[in-house]
Amino acid sequence: MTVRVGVIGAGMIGQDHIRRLTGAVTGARVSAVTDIDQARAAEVAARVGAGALPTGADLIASPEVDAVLVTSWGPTHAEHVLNAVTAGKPVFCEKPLATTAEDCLRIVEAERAHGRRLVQVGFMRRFDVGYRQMKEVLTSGSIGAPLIVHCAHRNPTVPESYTSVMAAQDTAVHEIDVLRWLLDDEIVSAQVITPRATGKRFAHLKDPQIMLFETANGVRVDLEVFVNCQYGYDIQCETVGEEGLVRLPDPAAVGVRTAGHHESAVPQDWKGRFADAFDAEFREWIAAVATGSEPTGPSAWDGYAATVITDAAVRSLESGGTVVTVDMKPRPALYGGAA
Ligand SMILES: NC(=O)c1ccc[n+]([C@@H]2O[C@H](COP(=O)([O-])OP(=O)(O)OC[C@H]3O[C@@H](n4cnc5c(N)ncnc54)[C@H](O)[C@@H]3O)[C@@H](O)[C@H]2O)c1
Ligand SMILES: O[C@H]1[C@H](O)[C@@H](O)[C@H](O)[C@@H](O)[C@H]1O
Repeated sequence: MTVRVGVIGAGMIGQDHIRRLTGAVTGARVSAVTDIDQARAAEVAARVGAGALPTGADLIASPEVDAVLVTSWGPTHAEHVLNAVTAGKPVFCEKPLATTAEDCLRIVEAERAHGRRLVQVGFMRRFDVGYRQMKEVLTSGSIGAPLIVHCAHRNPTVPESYTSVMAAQDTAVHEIDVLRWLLDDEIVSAQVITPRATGKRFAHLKDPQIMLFETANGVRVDLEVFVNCQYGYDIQCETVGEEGLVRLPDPAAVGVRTAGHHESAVPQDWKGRFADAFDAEFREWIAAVATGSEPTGPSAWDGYAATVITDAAVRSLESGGTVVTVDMKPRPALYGGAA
């Protein structure tokens, strides 16, 4: 079966995923595209022989759409995901699932009412080979119980529209999700402190930030978020255990030695750094949709958890660095919990 995917939001990542679904992934085609910028929707749809539809609601209702991909702006995600779940269609939503915990819970409740999982959230790091190898090491027990995790999330630059709270909401949210998965543990508190700010930042922006998380098992995480580091897109993660440590590898890049120097390139953006992870993420999603199985990737519950933890980090930043306890509801049985 070829899965016919309808795409809501034909901007930067929407177009990247359309290219992926029509090139790198087998078993799928893009059958419909919508965007509030209708000229953009028409142009992108024409490129892949899809229909351009006026609204997300039209696209979800279309008999030409088996599954929905939401790549519009974050605050619009909840409406589209809820509509797709109500229509009983599988839906892949780029992060965030929703911008408020209340909206995430509405989606969780709609999915529970449906009785099985339909939603996958676009936390692609769970599909990255390096993170998957780290998880295998941690699960094998070879480094003993994890004690400390050191992370860095660096972007070369961000646009002026990026604000200080986005360091948690837009950027650290990837570590928040991948660490919950990697450690198979829950984050229970967050604290954000702000060192001397880089002179390369915009006046309104607190950059870099240091985020400290604690898990239910007592693991401590320190995360440097530095979104104007200038030199590249650099993702680091090292877990220290009782008997050893495991470190995320840098992406493979040739080393060049000339004139007494050794050089190798640093990726410049998330598109290059996580291209293979995005491909794997969509291959698995399409395979699940094609066979009528539940998705294997991050769930609506994971989307809720990430938003609640992000909210705690934002509250810490806004209160000048206090430790904020994460206020998470009990996990429902549909997502492996007892509630
Ligand atoms: N996983 C990742 O690493 C990653 C990377 C980049 C962006 N994202 C996420 O993807 C989403 C989109 O980001 P982007 O960088 O592509 O933004 P963008 O601004 O380039 O594109 C968003 C598009 O959605 C359209 N749109 C907005 N509201 C809409 C609506 N209600 N219905 C239809 N179309 C609508 C806009 O017109 C625009 O074309 C964001 O939630 C962002 O956080 C994730
Ligand atoms: O939306 C992007 C994207 O999620 C990237 O993966 C992250 O590194 C950026 O900081 C963020 O702005």
